Amino acid sequence: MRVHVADHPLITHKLTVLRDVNTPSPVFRSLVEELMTLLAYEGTRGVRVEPVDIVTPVAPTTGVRIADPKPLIVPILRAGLGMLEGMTKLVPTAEVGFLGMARNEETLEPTTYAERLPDDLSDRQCFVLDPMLATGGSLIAAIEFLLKRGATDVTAICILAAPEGLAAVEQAMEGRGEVTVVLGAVDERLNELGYIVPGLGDAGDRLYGTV
Ligand SMILES: O=P(O)(O)OC[C@H]1O[C@H](OP(=O)(O)OP(=O)(O)O)[C@H](O)[C@@H]1O
Ligand SMILES: O=c1cc[nH]c(=O)[nH]1
Ligand SMILES: [Mg+2]
Repeated sequence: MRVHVADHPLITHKLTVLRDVNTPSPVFRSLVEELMTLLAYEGTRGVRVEPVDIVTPVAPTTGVRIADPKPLIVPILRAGLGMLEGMTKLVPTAEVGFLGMARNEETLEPTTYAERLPDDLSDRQCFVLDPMLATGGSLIAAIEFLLKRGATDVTAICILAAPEGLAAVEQAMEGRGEVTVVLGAVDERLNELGYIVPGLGDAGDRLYGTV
C-alpha cells in the first residue's frame, strides 16, 4: 500500500481552523471542501488519461484527457459527503457511487447501511472519500467492499489519520492490489473512545449536527 501525507502550509493552516472547537458548522463545511480540493490534487496524480489531438490558435498538438471509463468517486456517508464537492470540482466528469457506514461507538465496529455502486468495478479507478481514518475499521470495510466488486485500483483520501488506524489499513491491504492512501495529516494517537487525538472531534456531527 502506498501512503502519501500531504505536507503543505496551506493544508496545515486550514486544518488548524478545522480542528478548533469554536469553528462553526458553515465554516467547517467550507474548510472540508477546500481541504479536499487540495488533497484531490495529490490524490489524482495517478488518474488515467488518454491522448487527444487538438488545435490551438497557433498549431495542432496532442494533449491528454481523462480516460474512459471515468473515475468513480465513493464518499462514505455521512462525513465523506462533505468532501464530494471539493473532489468533483477538480474531476467534474467523474461518476459518483455511495457507501453509507456508521461506526458503533461502543464496539467501534463499522456497519454498512447503504450502498449504491456499479456491480462491476474491475475496470474502474476508485477514489474513496472519508475525512477520518481512526481505528481504520470503516476504511478497511469500504475498500474490501470495492475489491469484492472487482476493483483493482483504489485511492482513499482522508483528511486526518491515527497512526494505529493507518497501520491496520496497511496490514489489511498487504498484497491486495493497488491501494493508495492520501492524507492531510497523521495525528498522535487514538484515545480510549476511539477518537483521533488531537483530531477534530466527530466529523459527521461537526458537518451536519448530531442526529
Ligand atoms: O476508522 P474508524 O474507527 O472506523 O472511524 C472512522 C469513521 O468514523 C466516522 O464516521 P461515523 O461512523 O462517525 O459516521 P458519520 O460519518 O455518519 O458520522 C468517519 O467519518 C469514518 O467513517
Ligand atoms: O476522531 C474521530 C474518530 C472517528 N470518527 C470521527 O469523526 N472522529
Ligand atoms: Mg460520526
